[in-house]
Amino acid sequence: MILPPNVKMTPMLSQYVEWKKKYPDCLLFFRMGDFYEMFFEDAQKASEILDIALTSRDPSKSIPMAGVPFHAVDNYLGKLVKAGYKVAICEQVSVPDGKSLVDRRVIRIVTPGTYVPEEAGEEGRLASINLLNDDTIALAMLSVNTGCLEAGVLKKEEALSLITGFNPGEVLIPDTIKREDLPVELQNFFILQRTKEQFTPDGAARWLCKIFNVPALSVFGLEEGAFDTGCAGAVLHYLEETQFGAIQHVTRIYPLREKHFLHLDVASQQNLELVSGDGPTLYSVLNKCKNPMGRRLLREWILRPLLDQDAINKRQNGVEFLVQDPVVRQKLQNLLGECRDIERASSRLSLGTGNPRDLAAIRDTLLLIPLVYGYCKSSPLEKFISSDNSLETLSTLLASALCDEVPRHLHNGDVIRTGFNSELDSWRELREHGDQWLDQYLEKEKAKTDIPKLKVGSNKIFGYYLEISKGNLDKVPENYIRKQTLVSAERFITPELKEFEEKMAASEQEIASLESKIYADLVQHTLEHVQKIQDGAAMLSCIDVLASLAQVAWERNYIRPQINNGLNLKIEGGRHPVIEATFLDLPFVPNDIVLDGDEERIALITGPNMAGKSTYLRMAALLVIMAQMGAFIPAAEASMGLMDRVFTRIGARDELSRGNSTFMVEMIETANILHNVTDRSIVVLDEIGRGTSTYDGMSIAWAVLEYLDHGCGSKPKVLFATHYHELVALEDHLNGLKNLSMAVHEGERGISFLYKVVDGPADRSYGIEVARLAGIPPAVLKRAFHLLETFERADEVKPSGGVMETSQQIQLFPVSSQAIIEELAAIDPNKMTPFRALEMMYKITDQCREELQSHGNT
Ligand SMILES: Nc1ncnc2c1ncn2[C@@H]1O[C@H](COP(=O)(O)OP(=O)(O)OP(=O)(O)O)[C@@H](O)[C@H]1O
Repeated sequence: MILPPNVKMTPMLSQYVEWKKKYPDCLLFFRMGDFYEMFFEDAQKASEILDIALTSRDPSKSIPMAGVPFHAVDNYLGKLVKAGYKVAICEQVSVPDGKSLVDRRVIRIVTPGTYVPEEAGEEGRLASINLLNDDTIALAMLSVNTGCLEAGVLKKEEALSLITGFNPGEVLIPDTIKREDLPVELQNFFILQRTKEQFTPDGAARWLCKIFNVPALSVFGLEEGAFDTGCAGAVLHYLEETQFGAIQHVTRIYPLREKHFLHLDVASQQNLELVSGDGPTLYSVLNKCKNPMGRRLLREWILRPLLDQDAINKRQNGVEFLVQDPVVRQKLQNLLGECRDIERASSRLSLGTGNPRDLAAIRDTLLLIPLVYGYCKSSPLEKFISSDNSLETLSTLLASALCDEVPRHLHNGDVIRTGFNSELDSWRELREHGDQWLDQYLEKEKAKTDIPKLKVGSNKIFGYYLEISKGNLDKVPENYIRKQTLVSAERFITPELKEFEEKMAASEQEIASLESKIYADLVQHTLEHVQKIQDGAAMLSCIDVLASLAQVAWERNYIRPQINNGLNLKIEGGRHPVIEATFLDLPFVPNDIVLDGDEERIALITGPNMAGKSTYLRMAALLVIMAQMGAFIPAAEASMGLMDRVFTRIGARDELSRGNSTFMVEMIETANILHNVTDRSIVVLDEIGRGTSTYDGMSIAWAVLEYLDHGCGSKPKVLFATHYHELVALEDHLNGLKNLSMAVHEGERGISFLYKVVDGPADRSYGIEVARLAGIPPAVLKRAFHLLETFERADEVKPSGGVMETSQQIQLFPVSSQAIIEELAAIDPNKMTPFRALEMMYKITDQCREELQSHGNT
């Protein structure tokens, strides 16, 4: 760090500089009393990001300074890590005596991936990866706020979708990998290079075995010598380093296996708006969870639907039980609503950032666990609970040790309950009896001195004193020591008052130190049970999610889908969960989805814009995801074979920031689908080819359908919506393809949408009718009709590549005179206001002039 010239160093400033030198890549929060102060460059940066005042430490203004109050530090830390900064917290570690320099030490480093704020949020997620080859990635993901560590070696795609869903605050990579060599999906995360040695599987395995006290990592299901061990080591090492060893809440590693979950790639997670999006998401519809642990787990269940039929059935049984028994569901939900986030509370205590309220949260929730357990016993929910009740002792201990209401900060006192520790009680008694003693002493002295107006008081300088008015000074006894003269009185201290004062100060100090010692013991004792607390939390979150799914199923009339090992997908009366729940005033029109693994596995859906094609496609994907996460689904009846992947190519997602045009993104996503489909995949393609010229687009769409039908070597189920009406002819050529269309009603006043999917192709595209509904001016509509007729008279497009000749293409005029005449004819002068008539007059004259100009007649 470079100090500005002419800085006058003080011992405190030298201490600051020494610590700053040790943590040059961090902002240093230097504790001074009730504030964390920053100096020099750090102060300037922090004042900008945090929008706090930049002051200076010295009159010559050579030492910029900015500070934040310690009790509100969480908020400021959150802003700094969000901006990508690391913060080293340098605390006072000796008691200030007003004479010597207070000792200070950096006790932890807050980083974007390790920061766990007091209020529940998405923070505290750390990942590490190692690129093994073009196709394989080793990864580890650590939820710092829950202590859950997962690791695995996976296919690149699968790994990337897991990481994206996890959304880490920081991603660690070995320093042998350059940032620019990382897959694009990772480039927007904060990347941190660490030494390659930390990623070595053998070294990491030895260290991890020691940390977890296990003979081999195979006890967790990890493979000896695999690269994911290296990633797990690297990620935990980073946590240990930044939290100075406070990693007690990470108690095991969960293996991530290939094909363990239905694969939802990054594009599908976004396209289907599963857990995030501009509006309502699947998560927001399904979330009736009562506590943050359940909400976290629900998000995970949505992003990781299962591939194991038994596991799905187990969840469905749980949901079914809670749908059928609303009384138990309600009782459980009430209890779950009272449960606190004990995963997070125990993590914060382990990280050393917890407070008495975290301990109280654990106490309160441990008392509720047996009640939740009681409702789950002897029901399908029993499968989600562990029968180990050994948290009872901890629960009793915390209940007897902590006050009912505890303050946020330990130093505020009143954390430990009276009756828990006799020594603490006697000091407290002394403190409380102090007032009584003072009253008695005053009465005694009044009698002794014969001064009825004798007063007792205290201040910071002399402590306790007796105050005697000037008129009574001749009665002052000899043992009174004069300390202060006021206008009308004098103040004295006595040996008895001094002794009392010392006792009082000692009792305050004893109370504070005893409370903090008992508190520290309680935290330590609690952390010894952290694994069991996490098990309890896992049970509560599972029950919370099941109850949430049941609640939604019950409210919205969802049904239990039958999952099997076959290849058919049959949904009767399916509804789109998000649209149905969002637009409550418009009843959703249910539709069937029937696809098999053979002759009817590609549905080509045609129909006008706005008729419901995209909704139908998305509905299919969402219902499969819901079914495999164990949820009930909005349908009348459903049975489906397990799917391994949901592929989607929907809508226009620009990635201009990454240098990809809309069409390029579309093609990249389509290529990915064509390379990776299996017999058990469901593919949703919405209007592919739309981003380029009509004939290019149509040819691509055509070829993609052929490939999915018989070229890719697999038989995926495909829903393909298109505006290329010409594609309906494919039904006669492709074995697996069937035509479906969106029904519309054509009345006198134009078309209206029925939102019903029917067999067979749409008879035409109705684009111009939809344009009319949207309010396109009649002149434009008329012109469009003429053009359409001309196009339709032109050569029919053939799959063999009949591209329209230039000579057949139509020259596009500005608005034709015919259109102007028609627009005039459509006017009803009786219904026009004078202003509107004048406006129209201007418009028509402009159009006429333009028309004349285009024919050279000015
Ligand atoms: N089954 C349905 N029941 C009720 N409303 C529906 C149904 N399907 C779609 N809608 C409504 O119609 C709107 C348009 O649907 P959607 O976007 O799926 O049409 P589209 O045919 O894909 O249109 P485009 O071709 O222009 O993309 C939806 O936002 C929804 O509000």
